[in-house]
Amino acid sequence: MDLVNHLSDRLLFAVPKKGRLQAATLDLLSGSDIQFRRETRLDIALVKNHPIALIFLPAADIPTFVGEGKVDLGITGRDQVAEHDAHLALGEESGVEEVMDLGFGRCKLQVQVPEKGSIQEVGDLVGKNVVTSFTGLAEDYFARLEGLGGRKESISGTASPIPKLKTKIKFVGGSVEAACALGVADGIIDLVESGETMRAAGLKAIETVVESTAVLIKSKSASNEKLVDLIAARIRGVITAQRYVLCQYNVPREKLAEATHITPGKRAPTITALEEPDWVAVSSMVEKKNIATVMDELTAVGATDILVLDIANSRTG
Ligand SMILES: Nc1ncnc2c1ncn2[C@@H]1O[C@H](COP(=O)(O)OP(=O)(O)OP(=O)(O)O)[C@@H](O)[C@H]1O
Ligand SMILES: O=P(O)(O)OC[C@H]1O[C@H](OP(=O)(O)OP(=O)(O)O)[C@H](O)[C@@H]1O
Repeated sequence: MDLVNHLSDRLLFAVPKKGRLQAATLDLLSGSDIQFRRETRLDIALVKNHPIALIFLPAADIPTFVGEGKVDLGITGRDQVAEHDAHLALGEESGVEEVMDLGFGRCKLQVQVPEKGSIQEVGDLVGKNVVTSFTGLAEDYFARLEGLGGRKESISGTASPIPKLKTKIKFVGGSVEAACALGVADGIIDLVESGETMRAAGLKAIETVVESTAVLIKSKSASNEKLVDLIAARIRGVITAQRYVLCQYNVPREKLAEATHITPGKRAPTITALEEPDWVAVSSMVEKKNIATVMDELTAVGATDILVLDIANSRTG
């Protein structure tokens, strides 16, 4: 099939072709009932049940395609969007709009230095060599540190040349953590999640440049806003379902106010009368991460028959 000729009337949706964000992204698509089959080695897959084509791209390239309006929707890291925006020309507006935080792919872009070296704080790196895959964010960060303001703010409204950074920022595409040991860098700026990579390389973090999670982004010139909204609503439903559980319990009516204070729900809890007039049944969405504490607190105020149910999908206000 000539895939390219099938793209003109489809919404283009870019997803990571590999790496840390791919598995969770594919789960999200499946939970949103976006059905496709990706042929081996092909980076384009037509969605069977919607006029959508998925484009598999490196996470770092997705903001560029979305920003230029070549692709309508994308999933990538907020760090990658920030890096893309840091490379925009002075006065150029980003073509990328964040639609929602997807909650996975949580990590921090951090300034790291050798654990046992002489550099203790970021100021000590000024004028030295810093290696990173995020040169835009690194230049902005050191421009502020060197008192130049943001790189772009500093030249706004002046005809003067761009003030030169004292710190030398060098790009490498991967294995950034090796740069200090190899003598290429005095410090690095790289992503940290568990910190294992950093510690294994004998490094420690001294500052955070950006905190990141995966985000759904759209082009400011998206071709089919209605379809974008439909897909966004489906994805939001899956994300909400993953984040919340449904907590049901019975509680004496006189304790209802205390109990609903513990489980206020997303909008409000559902309260149902029971055959026993002094008792009511309550049903409320609770954030999964808080459920154990919530159950303890409900028990303490006299709630009984507490049940916790997984939510398969949702549409909430
Ligand atoms: N250790 C991590 N934990 C959680 N999220 C991460 C981690 N590392 C990266 N990410 C997120 O995933 C995005 C893609 O990073 P990843 O390393 O998977 O890229 P990649 O496309 O495989 O590229 P590369 O070939 O440079 O590794 C990052 O921009 C960041 O948002
Ligand atoms: O704090 P940690 O949990 O150890 O994770 C951090 C590592 O994860 C990412 O790299 P990845 O493993 O995706 O490979 P890469 O170095 O090829 O980008 C990142 O660039 C770090 O090296």
